Amino acid sequence: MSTETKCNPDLVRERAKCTFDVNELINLFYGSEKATKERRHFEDAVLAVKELKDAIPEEYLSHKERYENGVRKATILRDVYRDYKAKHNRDPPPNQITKAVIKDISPFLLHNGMFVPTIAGQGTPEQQAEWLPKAESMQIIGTYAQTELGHGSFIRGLETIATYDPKTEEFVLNNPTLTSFKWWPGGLGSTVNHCVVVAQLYINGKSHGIHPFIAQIRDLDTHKPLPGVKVGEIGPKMGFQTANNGFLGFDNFRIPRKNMLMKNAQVLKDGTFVKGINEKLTYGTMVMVRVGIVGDCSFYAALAATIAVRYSAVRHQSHIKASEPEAQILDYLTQQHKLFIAVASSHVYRNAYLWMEKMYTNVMKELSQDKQDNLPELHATACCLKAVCSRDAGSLVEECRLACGGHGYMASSNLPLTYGVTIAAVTYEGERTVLLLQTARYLMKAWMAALKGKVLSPSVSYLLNSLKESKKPWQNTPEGIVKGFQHVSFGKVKAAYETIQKYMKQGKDYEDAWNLASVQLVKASEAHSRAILCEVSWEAVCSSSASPNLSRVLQQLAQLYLTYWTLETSGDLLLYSNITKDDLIILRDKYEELLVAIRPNAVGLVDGFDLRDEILNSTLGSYDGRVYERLMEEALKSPLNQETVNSSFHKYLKPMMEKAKL
Ligand SMILES: CCCCCCCCCCCCCCCCCCCCCCCCC/C=C/C(=O)SCCNC(=O)CCNC(=O)[C@H](O)C(C)(C)COP(=O)(O)OP(=O)(O)OC[C@H]1O[C@@H](n2cnc3c(N)ncnc32)[C@H](O)[C@@H]1OP(=O)(O)O
Ligand SMILES: Cc1cc2nc3c(=O)[nH]c(=O)nc-3n(C[C@H](O)[C@H](O)[C@H](O)COP(=O)(O)OP(=O)(O)OC[C@H]3O[C@@H](n4cnc5c(N)ncnc54)[C@H](O)[C@@H]3O)c2cc1C
Repeated sequence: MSTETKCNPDLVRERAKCTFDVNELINLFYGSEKATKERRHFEDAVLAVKELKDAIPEEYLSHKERYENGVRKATILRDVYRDYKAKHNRDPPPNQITKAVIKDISPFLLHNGMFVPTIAGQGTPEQQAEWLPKAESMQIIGTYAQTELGHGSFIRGLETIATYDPKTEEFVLNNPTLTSFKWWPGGLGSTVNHCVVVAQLYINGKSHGIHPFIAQIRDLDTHKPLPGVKVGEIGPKMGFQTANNGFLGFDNFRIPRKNMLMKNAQVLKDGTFVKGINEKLTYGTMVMVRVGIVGDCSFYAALAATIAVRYSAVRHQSHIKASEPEAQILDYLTQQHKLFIAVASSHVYRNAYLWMEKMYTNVMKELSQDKQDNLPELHATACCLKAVCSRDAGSLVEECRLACGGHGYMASSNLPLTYGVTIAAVTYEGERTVLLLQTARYLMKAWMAALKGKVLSPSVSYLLNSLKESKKPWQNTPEGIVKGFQHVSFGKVKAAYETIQKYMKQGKDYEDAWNLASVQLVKASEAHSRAILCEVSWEAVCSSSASPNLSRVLQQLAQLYLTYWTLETSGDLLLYSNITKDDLIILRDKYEELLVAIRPNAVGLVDGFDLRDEILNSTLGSYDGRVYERLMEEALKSPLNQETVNSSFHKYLKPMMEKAKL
């Protein structure tokens, strides 16, 4: 962390005001003092590599140069990871240093994030032994190729075909239509030589559903596409410019039988298909990544909040009182309203991620013992939390950007890029609405079970309590608010269910009734997610080991989250809980009090995310607050400022002006 020398005096004053120990917060956030030390040590090692520093900001590079620079840095970064592992005999601690190096998205993201985990999760021990060492050591580079031009959400509709040929004991891969071309996989464009391809399995003309296959698509020496492979890059996007997303099509491309990942289902040599215990286990990598995305949302909210809060402490504009100097914009309550929810939400997502990670680990352990009872709950919870946290995080990043005024629009603030990357998670790994409807299926089943008085899984057991407690008066406490959100979810689940019943009574079949009720179903899933986020985060702060000073501030943040969402969704609460107009007025006042109470700790709280300047990569958010100096320094790096007169003057402007004289 930078020292306070040459620090902006406003930030020095802000840090002096802080009522808790920032290091204690950092250690709590990252797990322990040891974890903080190890993470920082690793970050230092990465940042010490001179070759990882960019000569000019990436925005000035062409699409091609940007990609090539991304690959260059990703390979160096990979060496640092390898060396760390060799020296310490363990993986580097969780960190976000890739953001300081690649800035956008690594062309290896899909290799590390989905290719390797799919082999580990979907391969037999023999397949793991064959592929994992090569993949983990980067002798081969892979991606996860599932989505096609025509189908992303509805994966049972994928059109890529894998036909088993028992004579040669091979699968023949084909993409018979344009819409069957794989489209989107990261790294596919020009980086990878292997991929997990998700395809429809056909044996003797019979379809057996979708399965994952490993295909080598490029020659390991020349990197040329193998015969029968058509592959390329899909072009510029809103973000993810260095992720190298690509397209892929096969024409009678043969792979050996052993290349079907067969942990869950098998194809024997003679073409006998052996069904797995649950075909949805094929979707396992997606569930894991959805859990991880909740953690990513914590990071993106923290990053944007750090930039915007520090900038708001440094930036002065207008007067609160005419007799006083221009105010720090952080002193405007409206600014606090925009920013503190981002700080609070980062903690909420972090706690939700840790909670989900535990659920995921438990279910994986149970699955290894062939016990699947808790898989539906994991799937339903991962779907809705991924959907809600990613959309909220995107909105929070955008709000932080807007809160920085004009300078937030500068690429050098890093807020535009951060928005593009954060908002992508609303779509990838399962489109928001589609995932919320998956959770709604689970909620409808849970509701039917509740009506029959059956015991429900922990994450939905509140439905039973709400059924019993619906007449209890509203309590203006955090616990009361958590219950309130559960009542809203209960009310929406019940209403959606009754709507389906109503349409069915009118003669519609279940599917049509479902579609007609689907706006309500999505809202029920959102309400369920909010109830989980509120409950999990409030429980986490109440059971935290923080000192009284820190605990007080963390509770304020958690209460801010609860109160913010109470006021945002007051209509729902009035409809489905026993909250009154008077309660809402009390909570509105409470919300304002919380903003005022958090204000002195705002800078300390974002310092507590411990995101280095290199990770923030922002003219507005650095630790020392040299905002204006950095804005000018970065502007001077523009290629247009490397020459006094640009050639366009002689080519276009001067002729135009001369023509105008005639
Ligand atoms: C300051 C903070 C700093 C902190 C710094 C510290 C660092 C720590 C940070 C923490 C970070 C954590 C890191 C963790 C690491 C992991 C994360 C790694 C990320 C890297 C990867 C990023 C990838 C980005 C690129 C994107 C890739 C992709 O997009 S890949 C393609 C994804 N595609 C999809 O998601 C497709 C969506 N569609 C589907 O999933 C399915 O089609 C469907 C689910 C929608 C429908 O399927 P289907 O039609 O088959 O099913 P039905 O609707 O008919 O349902 C039938 C029943 O099956 C049940 N079911 C469905 N799916 C599942 C499932 N997966 N599991 C279990 N059950 C399932 C369904 O519920 C039905 O059941 P019922 O019949 O109702 O009982
Ligand atoms: C940045 C990025 C990276 C990606 N990386 C990868 C990758 O590495 N590998 C990979 O395989 N894929 C990848 N994807 C693809 C991604 O997984 C899909 O785009 C995503 O699953 C959504 O599918 P879709 O594009 O088909 O959207 P669609 O399903 O076509 O969605 C369009 C609209 O239709 C609606 N809709 C669709 N179905 C329903 C339904 N049943 N009910 C109600 N509404 C519905 C949606 O809500 C949405 O509003 C990536 C995507 C992005 C944006």
